[in-house]
Amino acid sequence: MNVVGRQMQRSSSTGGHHQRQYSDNFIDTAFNNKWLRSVGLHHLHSSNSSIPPLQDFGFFGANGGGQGSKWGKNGQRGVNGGGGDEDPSSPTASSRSSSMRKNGNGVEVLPGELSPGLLDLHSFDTELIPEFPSQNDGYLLNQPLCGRSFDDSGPCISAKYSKNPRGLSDNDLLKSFSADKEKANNVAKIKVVVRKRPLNKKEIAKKEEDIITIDPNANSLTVYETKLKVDLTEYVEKHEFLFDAVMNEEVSNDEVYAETVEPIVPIIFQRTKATCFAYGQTGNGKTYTMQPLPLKASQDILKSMQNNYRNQGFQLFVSFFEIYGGKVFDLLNDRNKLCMREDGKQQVCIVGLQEYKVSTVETVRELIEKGNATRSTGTTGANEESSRSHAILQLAIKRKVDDNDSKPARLVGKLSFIDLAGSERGADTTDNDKQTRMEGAEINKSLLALKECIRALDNDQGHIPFRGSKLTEVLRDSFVGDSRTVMISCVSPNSGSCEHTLNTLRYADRVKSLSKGNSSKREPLSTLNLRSSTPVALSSISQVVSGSEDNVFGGLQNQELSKLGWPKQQERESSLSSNIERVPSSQAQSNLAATVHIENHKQFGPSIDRVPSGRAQWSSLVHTNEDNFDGSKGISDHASWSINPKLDSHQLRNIDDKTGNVKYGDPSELEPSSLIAEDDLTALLKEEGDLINAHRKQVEETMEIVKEEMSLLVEVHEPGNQLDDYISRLNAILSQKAAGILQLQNRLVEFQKHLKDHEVFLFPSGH
Ligand SMILES: Nc1ncnc2c1ncn2[C@@H]1O[C@H](COP(=O)(O)OP(=O)(O)OP(=O)(O)O)[C@@H](O)[C@H]1O
Repeated sequence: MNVVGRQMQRSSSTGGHHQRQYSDNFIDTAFNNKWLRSVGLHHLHSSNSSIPPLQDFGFFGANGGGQGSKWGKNGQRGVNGGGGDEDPSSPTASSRSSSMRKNGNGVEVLPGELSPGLLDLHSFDTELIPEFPSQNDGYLLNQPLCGRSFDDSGPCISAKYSKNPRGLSDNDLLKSFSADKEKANNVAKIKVVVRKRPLNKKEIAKKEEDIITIDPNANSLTVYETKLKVDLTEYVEKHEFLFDAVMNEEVSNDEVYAETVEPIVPIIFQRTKATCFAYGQTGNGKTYTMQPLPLKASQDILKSMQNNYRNQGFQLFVSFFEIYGGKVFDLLNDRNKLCMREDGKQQVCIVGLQEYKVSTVETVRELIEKGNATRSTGTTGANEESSRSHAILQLAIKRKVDDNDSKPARLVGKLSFIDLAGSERGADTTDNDKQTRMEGAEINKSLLALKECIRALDNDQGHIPFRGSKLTEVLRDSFVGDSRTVMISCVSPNSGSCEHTLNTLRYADRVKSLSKGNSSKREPLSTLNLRSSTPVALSSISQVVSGSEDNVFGGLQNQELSKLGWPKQQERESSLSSNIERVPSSQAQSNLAATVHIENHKQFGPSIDRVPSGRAQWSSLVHTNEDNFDGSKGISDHASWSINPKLDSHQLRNIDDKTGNVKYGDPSELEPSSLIAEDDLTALLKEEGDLINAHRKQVEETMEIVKEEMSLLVEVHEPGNQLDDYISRLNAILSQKAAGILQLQNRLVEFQKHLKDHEVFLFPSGH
């Protein structure tokens, strides 16, 4: 995030390349005013207020070499490890802490209010489970009002709090809770929005064209890619995308907030975890977009606490850390190096991360600025002050236990803001120094791991490789369980960034596909999101970009949406479903797999012998290496026997309880109607064949992507680093996938032949 330091540096850049420095006295009041104005909170400007700026938060990272903080107060640039002009040994950690403690004028960052130093990133599965205290403790949590799960939990109002001496009436509180609950139900699980930034001075000077048009009413975005034919004549290929919201260069940060985070804020009080992250190429506006969001969200949360949830014992905590070079650093505690640990329940904890209890927006602002000033930045080819780390700011809503200040408050909900480091293509890194390239490689590695997870989730794979990187470990709870995720894809409009832009949009498209729910999996990627790529005549582009979008979007009808409309997920899904070919879910497949009766099944060896679970059965047809990067399991899941829609899996179960094998059936014992007709069998086989083909196509696409990523990694990596290992693992995936597909195909042919040779029956229950 480029907050204070970065902006100041911009105004007085020395033009040095990729140097890092410590920050000191980072709060510049003039800048603050400007910054607050940009986020609509300028009334909080502290230059004339009684609140002094936080002082003295210099660099105290555990690994001083090679990474540093943002820019210093006066825009002076220092370096660390490489002959910097600031003294990294100045104030001690303790002096910093004490300065925090002294900072008392209304700023409620008190030592006693620090958290115990352990943030459980997944505590929703543990701490957030509704409490069930005794009948006498005054809580209503064990009453029918509050269900066991988040979804069915109602308002959890403390009877003690509900005495509400100076707040709202119980009735009003209940109304607030119900209103928030209703809002929660309307908020999509994953929302993907795209923001286009304006052309910058450099791009204008180079006379670069704006190649993106946006129709906010239709939530569509079109990229016009100029291509060359073999005879070197130019043509324009049109790529259309639909997202939950698309925002053009005129959209303000306030509008971005209203579209993305504002709807989520109320549901944080409803025991929900939510994550908002920005993704995109370096220099596309991620930091610009993310920067104001936490402050505005805090403002709304505090407002809710004071109004809707007055005297309910809610408290707001802030923590801020970064992942740099695969390591985690506390941005609010002298850049202390932190450890991530997994407990027995595979819950990830960040040991030692400090949280600050806050009760004013001003304090939040100071903490955010402190963290931003400490964050690692560098210079890339595309962005002079690029964020070289993933920065994660978390707002945790907690609640006092028994109205007791001595007991640690319990987590209720959490809102995480993640400003991902900018992705760079290897080809763009040629003019970067070694460290920048190393950083780029590390960043790409974590973004690649993120993609792997998204793909795995997308494919309904049982095993999601969250451990592929620190970033994915942190993001794990954004994607699983009761959570909400907002992804803001930032794109630049210039023709020179076309390839990056398309990559970013395709990535966003894939994340979007995650939100389709479990039942409608899984169509080939190319048909997702109604994306199309249509060549158009070059002459039409100028007309398009100059604004006559109606002609271009001829096929897209104006939908009944607000300017930045956020259609309900269901609506979008149902509109999609009519356009896509459905493939049965692997769960349904597995049910049916357990019902297939195979005569002389031993011919198929041990894999068919072990029939009890459909998944297990087919998983064993191909190699199942339980490696993080195992791709074959995905193949096996999808290669399961496809369901015949005419058959109910409950009616079909007929497995030998002792052996687990599917029972043989005597056709004569069956009602004629329960036998599968030859036509049905043929249809079933065809469906299976189609499924395999569809899946093979998807795997081939995946292989292409992996290959591409690998070439990228090879370009940017240094020999001998951990990426070697990573690349060889990717190689292993590729060969595993290829072998898996081949084996699967052979099995299928063999199996189909076998089904023909031996009669196959599907048994209704009771036989
Ligand atoms: N929507 C916008 N309107 C005006 N200026 C913008 C917008 N988006 C980005 N910018 C400007 O573009 C420049 C790069 O933006 P920013 O630093 O946010 O990029 P980034 O994606 O965070 O880059 P990196 O990943 O390298 O950190 C900044 O000077 C920023 O002020």
